[in-house]
Amino acid sequence: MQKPFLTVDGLSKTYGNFIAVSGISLEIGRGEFFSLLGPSGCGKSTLLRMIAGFENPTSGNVFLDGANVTKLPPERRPTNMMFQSYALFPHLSVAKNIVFGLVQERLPKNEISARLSEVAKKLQLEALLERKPSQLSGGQRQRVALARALVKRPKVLLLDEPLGALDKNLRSETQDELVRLQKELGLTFIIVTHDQHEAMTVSSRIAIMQSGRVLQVGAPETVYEAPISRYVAKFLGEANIFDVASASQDHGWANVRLSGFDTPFRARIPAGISIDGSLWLSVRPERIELGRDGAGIRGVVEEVTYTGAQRRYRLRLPTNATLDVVKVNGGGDDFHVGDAVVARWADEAAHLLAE
Ligand SMILES: Nc1ncnc2c1ncn2[C@@H]1O[C@H](COP(=O)(O)OP(=O)(O)OP(=O)(O)O)[C@@H](O)[C@H]1O
Repeated sequence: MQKPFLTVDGLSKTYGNFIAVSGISLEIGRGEFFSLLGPSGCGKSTLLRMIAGFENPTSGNVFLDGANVTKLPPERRPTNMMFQSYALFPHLSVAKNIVFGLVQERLPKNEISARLSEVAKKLQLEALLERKPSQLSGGQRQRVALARALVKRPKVLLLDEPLGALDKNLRSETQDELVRLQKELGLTFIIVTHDQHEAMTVSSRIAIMQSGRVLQVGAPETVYEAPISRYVAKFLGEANIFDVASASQDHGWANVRLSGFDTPFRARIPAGISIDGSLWLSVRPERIELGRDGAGIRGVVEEVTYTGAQRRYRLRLPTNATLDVVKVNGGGDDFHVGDAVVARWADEAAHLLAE
């Protein structure tokens, strides 16, 4: 990453004796599409609102483009927040909704109309400017909400669950559109979401949060392929997690004994994991091969779920644990409930996790 554009330094927020955000530090580069991802109540909106200036931190600082903005009100920061589309004024036209903030700032009329045409063009809203929000589709309303935020020309756009109100298909279309727009404008976007899939799809990097803290920050591939904790591994999709009985380091790899298994395993050691602490071994269900015989872990198929594109198998292992396996549908052997099978994976598919 180049020099950070936005630095969050030891930011905390407490309400009474409840800690909503607990000493978070982050560095975000110019032009990043950065996601704050976590379950409801983990403090992601509070963190975003402190970056925007709507919430005063209990301690810590926010630096933007080299300047300490911690004490500045929202309108004096080079940030702007995109609010959900249901926050549009119902009695105003699309055009008036979009320029509302500029009118309040008393910008000259010709400047306002120039900015309106520019943003309407970018967001394909030119034909809709005279309509009222009630005469728009959900996706169109979303674009108006975005236009209203962008027309103020922020350097950082903050988006709190921007696609929360959209149905699944429109949501994925709008995600693509957001990514396209963000690249085109070259702006820094920070988005709050509790949707793992959304975060993976749009982001350059993701911060995974739990209980007011950031657990891990990284590119989607990194946090999915090399999560450092059981929580992150499970939060970002599915993972088979085994208890590690003992592990030793061997040329950058770990030689691992799993509780209940005689054969040794090899596993990757993600950056940030110490081999000396309590450890688990994780394998994603789609990285496991199933066979009828040969080397591997023996199990019995206990459940088969057909989801169209995939078949999902749940195996019962001799240790009495279960193992989930996902196969792309089509070709190859199908396995059925009651079949004795052997599961195996490449060494690279296994890696260690901390608590
Ligand atoms: N003004 C407030 N007074 C007291 N507690 C608050 C206040 N604002 C937020 N909280 C609490 O702080 C915690 C974090 O809230 P926050 O809105 O940041 O969570 P979130 O991760 O964005 O969740 P969600 O996805 O549900 O919006 C929650 O437990 C919430 O109840």
